[in-house]
Amino acid sequence: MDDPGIKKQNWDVKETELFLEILKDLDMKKCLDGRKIKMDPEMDSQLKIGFIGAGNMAFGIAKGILSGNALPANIKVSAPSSRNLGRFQELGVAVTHSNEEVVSGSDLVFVAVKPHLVAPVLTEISEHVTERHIIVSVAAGVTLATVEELLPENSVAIRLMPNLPCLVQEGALLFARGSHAKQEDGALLRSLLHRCGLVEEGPEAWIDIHTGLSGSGVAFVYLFAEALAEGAVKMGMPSALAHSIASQTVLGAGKLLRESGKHPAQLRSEVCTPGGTTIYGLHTLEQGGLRAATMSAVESATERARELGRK
Ligand SMILES: NC(=O)C1=CN([C@@H]2O[C@H](COP(=O)(O)OP(=O)(O)OC[C@H]3O[C@@H](n4cnc5c(N)ncnc54)[C@H](O)[C@@H]3O)[C@@H](O)[C@H]2O)C=CC1
Ligand SMILES: O=C(O)[C@@H]1CCC=N1
Repeated sequence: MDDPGIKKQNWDVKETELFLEILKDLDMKKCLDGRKIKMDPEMDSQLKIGFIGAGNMAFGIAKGILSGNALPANIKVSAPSSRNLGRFQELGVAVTHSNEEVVSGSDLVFVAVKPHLVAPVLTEISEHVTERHIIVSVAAGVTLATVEELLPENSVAIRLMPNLPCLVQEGALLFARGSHAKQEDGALLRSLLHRCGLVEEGPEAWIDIHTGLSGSGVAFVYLFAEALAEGAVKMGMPSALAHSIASQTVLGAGKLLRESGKHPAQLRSEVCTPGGTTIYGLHTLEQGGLRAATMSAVESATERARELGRK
């Protein structure tokens, strides 16, 4: 009997293989390393950029792109209330309550509202979307098929999953191009986002996984940082010092992991002295099921993204 789970997995593998084949054909493999991409500073500084939604993620991306070549005078943000708009004005960005105004004045529009609001927002702006626009949805779960269905025929749509550390230019971003988005549209988005952090392109099937791994993953890391600090408080360290050391520990561990290029298990073994403190602590974490719990957390968040995408 057919197992629908296995079928789905085979399809994902096929999609991945096809994508890698296309990359090979296009000699684009180097593009998989976000740091080797071709920048186009002139294009970035001329591009008119819009944000629909003025929340945490829109602000993170805006801060990231403004630390690159984008100019505040070329950015406009809309939201129904003024609650979140002040911080954009502090960046020198124009604000409005009209989504239509954002679309009409922009070449590239980030749709950064909560997933359940994407359909009403796209329906509202659809008549103002033209062939010059690139519409970039950052909403968890919402598929390219849904976005394209709500926009005029042949619209250029891209699905992007960023994460909050874009705010400090250390985001991890993955995007997938819609059926009418060309390679150069992807290159333009990469160039614009390059100061937000690591920017990668992949097949759409990876976007929900990236949502679990990294969009939500940052919150998993914060939980771990909080628990590290609380452990130290339990052992008698003042809370402020414990939190400051916990955040530096997470930062240092992450930086060393990225810069060394080593597997995490290798670095872990470099910290462990036989019979020393670390192996005792690691044993306790394994007994508590940290590894399985973390894998399950990525799985649940991915599944939830998939569920949000089902209409
Ligand atoms: N917060 C995060 O770490 C991440 C969020 N995302 C995605 O980004 C999107 C936005 O999330 P957040 O920024 O966290 O939410 P948020 O609640 O901070 O911001 C949502 C914004 O949308 C505005 N809004 C509501 N209705 C609107 C309408 N009809 N027209 C225009 N603007 C409207 C709100 O006023 C608010 O400014 C979500 O779809 C989420 O899945 C993706 C990756 C990470
Ligand atoms: O929790 C959420 O649904 C969003 C998507 C990834 C991070 N925050």
